[in-house]
Amino acid sequence: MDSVTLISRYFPHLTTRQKQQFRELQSIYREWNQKINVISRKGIEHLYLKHCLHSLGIAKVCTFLPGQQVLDVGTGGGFPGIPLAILFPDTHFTLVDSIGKKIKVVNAVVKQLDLQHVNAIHQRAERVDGRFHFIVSRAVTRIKPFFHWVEKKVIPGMDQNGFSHGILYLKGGDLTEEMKEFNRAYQLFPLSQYFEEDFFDTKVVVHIAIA
Ligand SMILES: C[S@@+](CC[C@H](N)C(=O)[O-])C[C@H]1O[C@@H](n2cnc3c(N)ncnc32)[C@H](O)[C@@H]1O
Repeated sequence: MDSVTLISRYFPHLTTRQKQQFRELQSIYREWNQKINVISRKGIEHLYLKHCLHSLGIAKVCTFLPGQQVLDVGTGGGFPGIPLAILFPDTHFTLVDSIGKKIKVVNAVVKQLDLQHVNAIHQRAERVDGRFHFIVSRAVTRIKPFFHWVEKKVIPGMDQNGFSHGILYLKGGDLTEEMKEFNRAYQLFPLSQYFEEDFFDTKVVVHIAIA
C-alpha cells in the first residue's frame, strides 16, 4: 500500500495539497536523514505507518480547531507535529526540541512543504514561552516529569466540541508503573480502536485534561 493510500484509508477527506505534502515527506526525510539522522533506517522504511499514521492517532482523539495553538515537545524530526500540521492547516503549531540539528531538519521540512502555520524552535521545553490549547508529544519522557514541564503552558478550558484542553501524549507498551506515579486524572484512548494494523495493538493516546 503506498503512502497516501494508507493515510487516506483512515483520513478520507484529505485535499490534493495534503496528499501531495504527505507524498513528498518520504523523499524529504530520505534526503535529510543521510545528512542528519533523525529517523532510524527502519523508521524510514515504515515512515507512513510508524511515524505519520501514529502521529495522526492524536487526530482521531481530538480535532484541532482553526486558530488554536498546539505545542509539540521534543519533536525530533517532526513527530507528531509535522503530520498533524499537514492535517490541520488552520491551526498554529510550535515544534520544539533541545537539539539544534533536529530543528534544522524540521525547518527544512516546513520550508519544502510551505507549512506557514508551523514554527520550529531550538529550545528546552521547560523554557518555551507562550500558552497553548494542546501540548502533544511522543517518546520524550515519563508522564509525571513531562506534566511538570508543561502544565503552566496550557490555556485551561474546553473546545467547542466539549473536549478539554491539555496534553495528548502518544505512548506504547505497559503503562501501569508510569501512570501509578502520576497522581492526576487522565484518559487513555487505545489506537487499535481506530487503526487495524498490528503496530497499534499496544499504542494509546494519553489525554490529561487541563480545564
Ligand atoms: C526519542 S526522541 C523522539 C522524537 C519525536 N518526538 C518522535 O517521536 O519521533 C526524543 C526527543 O526529545 C528531545 N528532548 C528531550 N528532552 C527535551 C527537553 N527538555 N526539551 C526539548 N526537547 C527535548 C530530544 O532532543 C529528542 O529529539
